[in-house]
Amino acid sequence: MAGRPSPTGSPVPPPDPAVAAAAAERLAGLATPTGALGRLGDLAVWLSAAQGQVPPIPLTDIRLVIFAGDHGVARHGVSAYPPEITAAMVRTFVAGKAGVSALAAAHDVRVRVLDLGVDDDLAGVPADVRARKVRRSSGAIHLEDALSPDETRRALDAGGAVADEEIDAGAQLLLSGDMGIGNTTPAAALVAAALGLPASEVTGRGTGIDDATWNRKVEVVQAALDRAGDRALDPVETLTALSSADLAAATGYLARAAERGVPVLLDGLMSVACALTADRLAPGAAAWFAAGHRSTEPAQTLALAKLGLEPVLDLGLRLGEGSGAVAAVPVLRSAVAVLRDVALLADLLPSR
Ligand SMILES: Cc1cc2ncn([C@H]3O[C@H](COP(=O)(O)O)[C@@H](O)[C@H]3O)c2cc1C
Ligand SMILES: O=C(O)c1cccnc1
Repeated sequence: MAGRPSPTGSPVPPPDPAVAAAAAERLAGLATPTGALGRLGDLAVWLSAAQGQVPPIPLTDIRLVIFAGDHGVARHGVSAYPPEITAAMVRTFVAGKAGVSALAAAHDVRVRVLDLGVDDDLAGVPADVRARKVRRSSGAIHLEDALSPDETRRALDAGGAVADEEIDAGAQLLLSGDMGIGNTTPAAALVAAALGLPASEVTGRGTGIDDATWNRKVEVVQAALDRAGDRALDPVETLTALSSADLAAATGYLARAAERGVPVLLDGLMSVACALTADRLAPGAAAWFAAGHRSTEPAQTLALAKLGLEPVLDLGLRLGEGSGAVAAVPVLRSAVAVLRDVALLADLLPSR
């Protein structure tokens, strides 16, 4: 199946401004004091415009795709955990026993996990999980490119094709999640590349590293940025030099969702770093994204600010997997409910 091409750099139109205006008008007319619904009202207007209808329809089909892969840097002292955890967690998602699995079950979110670059062959794991594998462990970005140019293209295309599959199957809202020990290192590098910042400002504690490991991680991120040099000015080159198969695929998925006009709820650092990169590839894509939560990673906050997104939740989460996005789902459903089901003030008053 050929599918659509990878993002071409063409601008993405935003959700319909006329629908947004009609949704805002309905919000203003609800039987509540003006502005009393706060950000719930803003989210309702955004979702209504993204759906192209007022009021918005209930969210009954929400889908999370978890992009899994290993990272060469994980063998260079940047994480608190060993790379073998990645494959073990993929099996745990399949078994429905991960942190995000519990949240997704609670909130009726469908979960799909995809191996783009896990180091293990994942024998015994269902074939559809492995069907889009691009390579084993992506390159250690401080020493070599994460991907070849061909692998970058294949990963972007794989992510786009997965978005197409989920949208064609009926997804009303897409979420992106991640699994890959060491992945906060390339994600921080992606944010630094997009924002022109030094490693010391973007590097966080990931799984909970100590000061010595953090210093080492800053060195690795800075060496990767120095190695990439001016290539970081171009988003596809940035992905080749500094990302991984899983992060490039998540970027393709997010860009394609925006191009198809399907709203997205973002998660933590990896999700938001890929959203920032998707918005570089497909300018305007960010208008289709809402931020599920603020993670503890500094690069995630920096990227959200650049994208102009205010997170729904701020719970101190630093899990990834899509957990912060899934935790925010009830808030989005609440936003739909108020704009749909609250009476209009004009209808309560005796007509004169
Ligand atoms: C058991 C376990 C489950 C996880 N689920 C998500 N992550 C998260 O932590 C990792 C990123 O942090 P760092 O860059 O410091 O390695 C990723 O796998 C991310 O998905 C996990 C990490 C662990 C250990
Ligand atoms: O921001 C995240 O999602 C995150 C932070 C630390 C570790 N894993 C994920």
